[in-house]
Amino acid sequence: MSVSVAVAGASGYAGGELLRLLAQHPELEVATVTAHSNAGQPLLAVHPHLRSLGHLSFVETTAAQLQGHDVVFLALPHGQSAAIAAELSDDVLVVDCGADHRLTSEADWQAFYGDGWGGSWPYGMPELPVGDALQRRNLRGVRRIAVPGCNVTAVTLALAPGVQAGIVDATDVVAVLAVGPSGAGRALKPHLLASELLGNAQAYAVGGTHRHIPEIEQNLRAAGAAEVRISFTPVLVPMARGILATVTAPLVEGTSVDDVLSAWHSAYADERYVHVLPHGETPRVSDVVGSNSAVMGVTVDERAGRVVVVCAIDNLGKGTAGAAIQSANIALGLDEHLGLTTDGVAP
Ligand SMILES: NC(=O)C1=CN([C@@H]2O[C@H](COP(=O)(O)OP(=O)(O)OC[C@H]3O[C@@H](n4cnc5c(N)ncnc54)[C@H](OP(=O)(O)O)[C@@H]3O)[C@@H](O)[C@H]2O)C=CC1
Ligand SMILES: CC(=O)N[C@@H](CCC(=O)OP(=O)(O)O)C(=O)O
Repeated sequence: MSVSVAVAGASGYAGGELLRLLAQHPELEVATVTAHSNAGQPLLAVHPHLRSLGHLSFVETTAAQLQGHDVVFLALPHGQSAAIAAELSDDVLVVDCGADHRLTSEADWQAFYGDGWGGSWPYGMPELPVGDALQRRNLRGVRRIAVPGCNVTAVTLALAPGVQAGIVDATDVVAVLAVGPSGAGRALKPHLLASELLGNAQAYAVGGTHRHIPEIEQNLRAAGAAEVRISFTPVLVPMARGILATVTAPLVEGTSVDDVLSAWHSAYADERYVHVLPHGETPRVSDVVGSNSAVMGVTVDERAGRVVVVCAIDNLGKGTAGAAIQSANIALGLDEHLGLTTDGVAP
């Protein structure tokens, strides 16, 4: 018998990508889709690309609508998940794509999000090194999962191998990311109009203000860094989806290029969705769009004494919906790869 699924916030971008992946998942079956302003609309009115789910219509986002399913994916705005999740039974697998349960520190939550910390849940990044193991092990059998932020995923995966190997200085990390507007969601915002975006590039949340900073610090500490300091700057560029993160950090004295390549290649050798390119190559966003892959190029800037990692992901793939489904598969004891693909849709 298939596993019954509800997706809350299904009319948004993250919800839509969840539905696209779930439609091809052999074990999970979408039974209920909820929305806010779009409640009452047929699914195809919002997602005309999802024809195989054309029999569904959006209903109101309430705990009563979500209850009774085996798995509930929440793709709601920040701050909307915690209250509704608290009303769902403990035996339901709840996978939250929002930030409400990502941070382990209430002080960090208050500093970057304000009131209403939801408490932390098991973190949905299977490839993250945690102590001597991987986070994958901590996801088996859980019934609550916090899906990472999309920018966080790109930066964490880019640097974790060097941190874990003890060869980078995590107190001087610099990350600059080119990001597409779908990361900001589907709701209309003036700075996301085509007339503002096209032919343009603009930094935002500069000067250490982006809410993903404490989450990246938390991850790099989990990977083994005693202390983390990161300068993080996203730049909005005109590509519908995708993130290209350039992450640099000083290398510990005496670290060779071979040490670096060996750390990154060995960390991800067994990972289906994290790929390290041959030395000197860099990834393209268009090669990961539509996939659950993170592809990175790792080089050493010997003059600056820094490792330079360029990592591409699809913010809606490995950055949200792909990670949500990969983690849910693990929690449910299914094959981790069901419903996911390594291949993009370029050009
Ligand atoms: N976009 C991305 O790349 C990523 C998104 N996420 C997270 O996923 C979540 C959803 O993001 P995204 O899909 O981009 O956002 P969207 O704005 O595209 O979608 C938001 C969804 O929530 C619904 N909604 C809006 N307001 C409320 C409300 N007050 N109560 C209940 N439901 C509401 C919307 O319904 P309606 O449209 O019908 O009004 C819509 O279904 C966020 O927490 C985001 O941080 C995480 C990683 C990456
Ligand atoms: C372009 C743009 O605004 N991108 C968003 C991506 C946020 C995201 O997807 O992650 P969360 O789940 O933490 O919101 C941003 O940088 O805030």
